[in-house]
Amino acid sequence: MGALEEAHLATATAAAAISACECECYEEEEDDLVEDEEAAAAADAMEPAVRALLLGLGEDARREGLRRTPKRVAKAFRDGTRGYRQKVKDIVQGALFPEVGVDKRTGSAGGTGGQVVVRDIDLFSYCESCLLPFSIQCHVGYVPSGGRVVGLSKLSRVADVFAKRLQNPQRLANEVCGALHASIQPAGVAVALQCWHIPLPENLKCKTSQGWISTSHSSRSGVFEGESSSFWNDFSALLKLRGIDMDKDSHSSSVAWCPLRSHDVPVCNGHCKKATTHGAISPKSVPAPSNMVSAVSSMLLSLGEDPFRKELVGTPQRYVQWLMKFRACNLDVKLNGFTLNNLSVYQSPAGDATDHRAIHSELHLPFCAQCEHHLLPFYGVVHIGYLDSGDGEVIDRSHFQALVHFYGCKLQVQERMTRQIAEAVYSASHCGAIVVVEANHICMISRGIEKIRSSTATIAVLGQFLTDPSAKARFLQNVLDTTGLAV
Ligand SMILES: Nc1nc2c(ncn2[C@@H]2O[C@H](COP(=O)(O)OP(=O)(O)OP(=O)(O)O)[C@@H](O)[C@H]2O)c(=O)[nH]1
Ligand SMILES: [Zn+2]
Repeated sequence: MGALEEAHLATATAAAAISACECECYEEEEDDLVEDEEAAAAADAMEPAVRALLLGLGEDARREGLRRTPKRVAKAFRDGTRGYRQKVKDIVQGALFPEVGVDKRTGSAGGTGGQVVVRDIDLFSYCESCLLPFSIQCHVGYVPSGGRVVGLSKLSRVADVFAKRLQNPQRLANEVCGALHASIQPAGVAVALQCWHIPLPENLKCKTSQGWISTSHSSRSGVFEGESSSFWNDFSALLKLRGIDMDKDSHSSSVAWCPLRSHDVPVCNGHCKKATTHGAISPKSVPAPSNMVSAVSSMLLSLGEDPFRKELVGTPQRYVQWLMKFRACNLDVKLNGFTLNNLSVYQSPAGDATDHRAIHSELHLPFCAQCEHHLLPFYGVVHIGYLDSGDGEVIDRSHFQALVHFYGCKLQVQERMTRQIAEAVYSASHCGAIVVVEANHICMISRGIEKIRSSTATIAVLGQFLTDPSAKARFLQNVLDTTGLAV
């Protein structure tokens, strides 16, 4: 080929490459455009529904903290179900790399015939029974075949595609296993899941995951199948190295694991005697207002879900039932004058040392609140300290627990809750109050920034705790000494 011809070919190839690239870019841009339009349409449909829920909770949707809540909730749900709009093929394609294994007769190692296990993949999914997020530790094993291995991150990405849907644990395990098998075409796939579901607020014990409902499930294909599969035994052994015993923990059904299911409630259509039930009525059940239930059904529709699919029947009622546990009560309004918003009343005279005063502490009081930005729970513990006012009266722990419940069990932000509890304690002790709240926000871990292990601590210091650093230090030392002992 002459130089001119070569130059022409090079130009033609480059032009073809550019036009192919432009074509792909246009396709991507078009996809983004479609996604943006769909997202806007879903948000338009969902926002009025969220406003109806806020109204049903007795809230003023126009107040500053709630103004953008419908937008955020719509975004959170859309993001939490993005898996419906993702394709496994797009993830795995292009991430299969050649890697030979050892000869079959000598053993199994490396590529073909060997086993690869990725453990401890942190995921969040949405419980299809109640729409609350549940957390997952996912472990994936596979045995490569055909001299190809897949990029490790793709195992986690594929698992996330199915986690980001409305799910139950067993179906999630089956779908991840099936999709990996179909896309990688290995000799076999094993998926093991450990899942945790938030309990009803009244059953939440403390800031750790105690009180959470846990379940373990697995799914296997190809060489992992069968009771005597040596690949399954190796997979289990590699999990046990991380303290995970699937043989002991596995369950075959996860239908009943959602705590809201055992709490099924009537729907109130305005004539409570005619309420239709969806299961046993617990003594604490409050009818779910039918307009709120319809609002949640319309949210499911705008996510592209079928509210009549059998697993979703009863889901809107359960979600409303959960929300109703955090509804604003009239007492909030009546108590507006009770909290002392005038900061000057907290200031103690200079030099007023508290050494002679006893510090009373009530520590590790559990709470569960509902984040007013995303309508997702945040939960943890409250530590309260107050100074003896000299009359020797000690307030009973049950009163503090009631106080924490009162200020916690509503649409809240952590800072306001901390301040409100401190103001209420101060109004009882008049000398000094200190409150520390330690919480995990599900909105920080299940969506958006997804900081799985983050936790938030807030502190409010009033009265003589402000002027006496040693009193504050003694209280905080007390918290430290009892952390780890608390259940
Ligand atoms: N200060 C405070 N912020 C909170 C609390 N609960 C949730 N948030 C935050 O509320 C903020 C809302 O910010 P936006 O940018 O409007 O919400 P978003 O679009 O969902 O943003 P991302 O959270 O970053 O995904 C987020 O930063 C949350 O982390 C809380 O108790 N106190
Ligand atoms: Zn649930």
